[in-house]
Amino acid sequence: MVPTSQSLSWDERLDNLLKWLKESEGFAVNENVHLQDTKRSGRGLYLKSGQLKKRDCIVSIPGDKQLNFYTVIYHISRFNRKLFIDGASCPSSKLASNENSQLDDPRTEAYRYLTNTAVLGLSSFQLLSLFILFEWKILPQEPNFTSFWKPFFDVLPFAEELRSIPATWICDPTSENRELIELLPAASRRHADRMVSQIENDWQTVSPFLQEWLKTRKSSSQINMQDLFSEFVHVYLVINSRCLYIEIPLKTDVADNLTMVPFVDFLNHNSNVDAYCKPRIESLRKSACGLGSFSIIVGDHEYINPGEEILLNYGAHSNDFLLNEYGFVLGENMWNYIDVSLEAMELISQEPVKKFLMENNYWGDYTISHSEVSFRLLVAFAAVVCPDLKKVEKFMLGYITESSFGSALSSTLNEFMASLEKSVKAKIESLEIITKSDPLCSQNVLTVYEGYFQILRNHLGNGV
Ligand SMILES: C[S@@+](CC[C@H](N)C(=O)[O-])C[C@H]1O[C@@H](n2cnc3c(N)ncnc32)[C@H](O)[C@@H]1O
Repeated sequence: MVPTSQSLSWDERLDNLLKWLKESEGFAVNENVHLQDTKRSGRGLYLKSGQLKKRDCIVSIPGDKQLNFYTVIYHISRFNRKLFIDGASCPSSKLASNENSQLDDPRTEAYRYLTNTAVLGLSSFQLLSLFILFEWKILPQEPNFTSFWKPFFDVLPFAEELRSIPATWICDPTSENRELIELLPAASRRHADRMVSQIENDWQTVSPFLQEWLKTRKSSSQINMQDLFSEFVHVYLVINSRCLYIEIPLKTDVADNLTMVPFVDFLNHNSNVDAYCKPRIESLRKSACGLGSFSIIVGDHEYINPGEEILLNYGAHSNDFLLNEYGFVLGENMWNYIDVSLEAMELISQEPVKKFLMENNYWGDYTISHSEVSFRLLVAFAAVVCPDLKKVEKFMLGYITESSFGSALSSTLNEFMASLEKSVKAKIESLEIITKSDPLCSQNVLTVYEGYFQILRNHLGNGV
């Protein structure tokens, strides 16, 4: 829709970002760090020279250069005085004195309906996606408009770079990756469907504001709601794959606790939860608007080798989760597990067993990880192999162990895993012969199944 950054080289965009960040007091980036782009994980931060010791600060971004519920309110309130939220809105003393210039600004029309009630009724995701859609995609088409956030938008990923997120295959009926939807593991498929309904729900909430704005455009306007939806999906996934945790005092739902932090969002993920860098929020170091400064501090893993990548842990996430939320997977991931609920529930055909498991809240949510078969699955299969449900109850309560069920339990589990292994192999074979999809996307799905295969091999190889 908007040519935004394509006309500038990456180096120019990065220079502009740094210049813009330097305008704020409190911005700092460690001189031993630099940005590099690799085919495997895109842009990332690397050690350029010297060393980084525990507790060294890698980067610090002041509150006024983060995009979150507070800074968005501040920037909207500059053009809509009906948005007055104490501690978040722009104080009158800082508003432009020339009323006419405000009226001519396209933001005055765009943000007209974003009053206190409207804004406070939106989630962080909804407000951010609406604001970014206006400032990044829509308003730059108006004459003489440049967003304050342009240097940040110019370094955000293009839609193409987010193409391996399964939700994009579902949202876009023309996606070349649609054949992969049916080949996704059940857990990934459910995750993707959940994300798509969240996106659609948020679109339902924010699109009326866009429709009001569209009414004010000339009939010759090129913009239509279908195009805007595609741009909305892009914006939504940019926020989702780059936001970081921060408390938003105006909101009570933890899902609203997010902020977008330029430069910090160049850090790639490592599955090790404790070793790598840690975020630090200094709520007392406040800028004219926004929340506290957001810093990244070196953890236990110190950096001494130039060229080494500086990493962050996004959370203890399996490949199914990483694929859906971020569009990548790890070859080795200690947090992988297989959700075997559907397969196990299909196998439990005896009604009394089903009833027993339901009554005891043990029906479904069965998983197998590299190191263990979940206790819930052991209980379910113990109930399948043992007619004495009182004995299974004792197992549930921890009075006896799984060995009390002898070889009947272990051979049922073995057969179950062998059959899972067969279906994983079949999926891998199907993925190896598909031709239409983007190779990166099919390779990612293949890696998820390979992770499953390793888990099953580990159990079957060692016996259960
Ligand atoms: C917060 S951004 C990190 C910066 C990003 N690499 C870029 O080029 O802008 C998160 C995205 O980086 C990529 N990423 C992060 N960690 C990765 C990893 N370990 N392997 C591959 N890609 C990774 C994924 O595309 C993810 O959606």
